[in-house]
Amino acid sequence: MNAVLPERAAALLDEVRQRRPRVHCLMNGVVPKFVADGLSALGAIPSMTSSPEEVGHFVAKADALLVNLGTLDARRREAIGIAVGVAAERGRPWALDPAHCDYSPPRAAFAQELLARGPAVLRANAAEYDLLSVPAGVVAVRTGKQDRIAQNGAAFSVTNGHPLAAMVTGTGCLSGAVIAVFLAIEADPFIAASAAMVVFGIAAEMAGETATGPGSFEPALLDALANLGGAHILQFAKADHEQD
Ligand SMILES: Nc1ncnc2c1ncn2[C@@H]1O[C@H](COP(=O)(O)OP(=O)(O)OP(=O)(O)O)[C@@H](O)[C@H]1O
Ligand SMILES: Cc1ncsc1CCO
Ligand SMILES: [Mg+2]
Repeated sequence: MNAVLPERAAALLDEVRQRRPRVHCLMNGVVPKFVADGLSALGAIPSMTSSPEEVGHFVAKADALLVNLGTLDARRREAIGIAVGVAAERGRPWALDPAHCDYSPPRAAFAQELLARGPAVLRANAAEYDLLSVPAGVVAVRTGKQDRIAQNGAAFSVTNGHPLAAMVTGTGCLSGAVIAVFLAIEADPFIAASAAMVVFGIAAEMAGETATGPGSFEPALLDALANLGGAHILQFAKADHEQD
């Protein structure tokens, strides 16, 4: 067990609750409510508009940005281009979720283009992850039974989590949004992403204790994100540096 990360994650979670970072999410059309509810439960302030006319103003006022490529269409592409431009201009960190890019070569090409525009973190499931080449410096998070956070040859594994998370659509999307929350308050994206995955994984474990299936897991996860404290992180974190 890496002793430093749980303490850092616990301190960062306290800071989230105190500072209430604003996170703008360019979310897909399937799970925006769940993702916004998850961020609010954790203590952040979400905004979700994907209008090209307005998104620049929202990003300018946000502390971090999430770009999720689910249900991509021409307007969303335009909004994403504007949002990423404003994030770069203002020095705001952003995370990329290349949702379903493994189904669609044009979307995979767009994800690859966006990776060259300097996200702090890529968060993807295994199929999406395997398709992309991550530029040096970008923190690469692959979720699954075990979450792996990698940057420039260093890697961290988080084994917290619950199998019911895989049965609820949008838990991956929400985990990407939680990464954006931690990017808003932690300058090192490797630490931010690792802390986010520990927090999300422990929340899933807490939800899994009371849930009887995916239907009750979803609200239980929101409750767990709100009720999770630093003491839970210190007690339950399962996170380690990977050995070569
Ligand atoms: N077998 C598993 N056991 C425990 N946790 C899991 C398992 N599979 C996935 N997870 C967790 O579920 C969440 C979603 O991960 P997954 O890799 O399935 O993302 P995804 O396919 O992008 O999800 P979605 O598109 O539905 O948002 C993550 O928090 C991950 O850690
Ligand atoms: C099911 C689905 N389709 C497009 S986005 C989305 C939710 C995350 O997978
Ligand atoms: Mg996904």
